[in-house]
Amino acid sequence: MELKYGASREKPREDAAMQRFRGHRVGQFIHWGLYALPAGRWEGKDVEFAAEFLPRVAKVPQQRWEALANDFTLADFDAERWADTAVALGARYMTITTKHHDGFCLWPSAHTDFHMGNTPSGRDVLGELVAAYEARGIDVNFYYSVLDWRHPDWRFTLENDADNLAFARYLDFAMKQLEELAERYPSVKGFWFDGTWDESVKANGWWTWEVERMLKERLPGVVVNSRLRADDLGARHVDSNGLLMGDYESGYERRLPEPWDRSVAARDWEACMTIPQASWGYHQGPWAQSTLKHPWDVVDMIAHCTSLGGNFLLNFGPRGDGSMAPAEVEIARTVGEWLAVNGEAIYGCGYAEGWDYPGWGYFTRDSSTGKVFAVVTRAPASGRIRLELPTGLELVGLRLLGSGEYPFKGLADSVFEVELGGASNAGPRVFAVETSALAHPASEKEP
Ligand SMILES: C[C@@H]1N[C@@H](c2cn(-c3ccccc3)nn2)[C@H](O)[C@@H]1O
Repeated sequence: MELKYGASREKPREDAAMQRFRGHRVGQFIHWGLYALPAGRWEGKDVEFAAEFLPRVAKVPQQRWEALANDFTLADFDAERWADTAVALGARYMTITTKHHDGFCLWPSAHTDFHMGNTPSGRDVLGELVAAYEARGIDVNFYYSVLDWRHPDWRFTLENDADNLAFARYLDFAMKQLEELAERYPSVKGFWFDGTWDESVKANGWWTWEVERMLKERLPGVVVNSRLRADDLGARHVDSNGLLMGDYESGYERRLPEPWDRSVAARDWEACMTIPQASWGYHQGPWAQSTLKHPWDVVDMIAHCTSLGGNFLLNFGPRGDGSMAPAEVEIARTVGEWLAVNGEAIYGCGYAEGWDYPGWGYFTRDSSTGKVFAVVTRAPASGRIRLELPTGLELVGLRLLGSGEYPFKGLADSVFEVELGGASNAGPRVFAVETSALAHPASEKEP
């Protein structure tokens, strides 16, 4: 059907900026704002919900929430140390919350009074972060919440003319802020929109189309997530003709696609994930701190996403004083050490067409060389894996990354067995899989 505000292309982008984003595979998400100060606790009580939702869940009066800006002293904020954590993680890009749902801005915006300029330090957090991350060759993307609990013209729904007039003012405000971000930080590589699920936004697909057009006009090559977009009929992420809007699908929040669902690999996509079970902002309570993910689970998720052609964005919630949480830094280091040895199977890799989902981990394929890797993140209790190659191939060699040639045993045409032994304290094993065409392929799969 004819759409004015539907997808702007039918096929994935193949320009250099998109290929760069696609090849990153591992990103660092950062949720930081006033919510990091109470860190999930209000009036002495832990609120067992995402820390960035505290003002809503604890029904904090607006003035008391705004007063937190006076305590946002950045006493221990050091953009260099944050960027060092991204290097330790092995992240190739970082996405920072410029404004979350509470409306507080990490840059001195000219369009509101609720921003860093009106805090004790007055520091331009975004400017310091862009400089520190780009000095290390790490691309910076901006998260921006369209949903804004504080702005008087925000509306969840549009019931009457007054609502429409107010929300039009709000959309104008948000557009001006986005123009301001593009103007102030022109090296930014992408925008990650959130808070676009309400009826008010879905009824204004034109505005979401205009935002994407404006950003791409001002910042050639910039990458925009599908979550921004609604089409003429209010369809989100994918338009009413089934085409992806924006440059990559961004619906996977704290969840991943089924590892055998190869249909996912047809599009660019990204999954974002918390380290605690369910808080993006730093939450000090045992409700969150007792649920931190194991580094090898993070590695499994990274390989899972890569195997289906997606990026993995791991979230960090710095504390109210600006310091990174030590437990999260430790996880970053362990994952980064694994990537330092095995990143060959992740960075610049994607879906291995023809290689069935093996169950004990994932196959990935280097998008440039075609080299295939077996990432064993779920070793069977037997301590050995069956390596089933696409029909007609035989296994010429296995190379354990970080080590060297590795033995295997033939079981049948295109089926081999690899003895792993027990778990390795270096984490999930990765094998480079070298194959050649079978001299006499079996006429058909065995019964
Ligand atoms: C990327 C993540 N998206 C934000 C979010 C999630 N949600 C939400 C709302 C209703 C149900 C489930 C999730 N609302 N806002 C989270 O606060 C975080 O920023």
